[in-house]
Amino acid sequence: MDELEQLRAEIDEIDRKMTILFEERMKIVDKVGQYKQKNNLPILNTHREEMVLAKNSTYLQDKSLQEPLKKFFISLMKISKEKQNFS
Ligand SMILES: C=C(O[C@@H]1C=C(C(=O)O)C=C[C@H]1O)C(=O)O
Repeated sequence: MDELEQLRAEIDEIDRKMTILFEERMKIVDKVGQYKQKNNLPILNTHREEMVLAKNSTYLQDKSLQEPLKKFFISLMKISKEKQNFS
């Protein structure tokens, strides 16, 4: 395997794990959505979103990834809110 193929194989394996975790997260997000509907709570919780961003940025070793990680979580939480809206 040449170097590019090897690197892409590594990305593929990371993507596989991320997909499994994504599906797991979305299942929980659905349950949170159902809870909110039952208890008449809004889908958006800005305080919680700020906590998610702040907490996960502390797990980074490479602090130059702070902004990209923030963008990643903002997109992920947008997908979560869409899921709660339409399920
Ligand atoms: C999942 C929730 O709903 C929304 C989505 C969030 C997320 O994807 O982490 C966080 C806060 C909410 O805006 C929640 O309230 O926990």
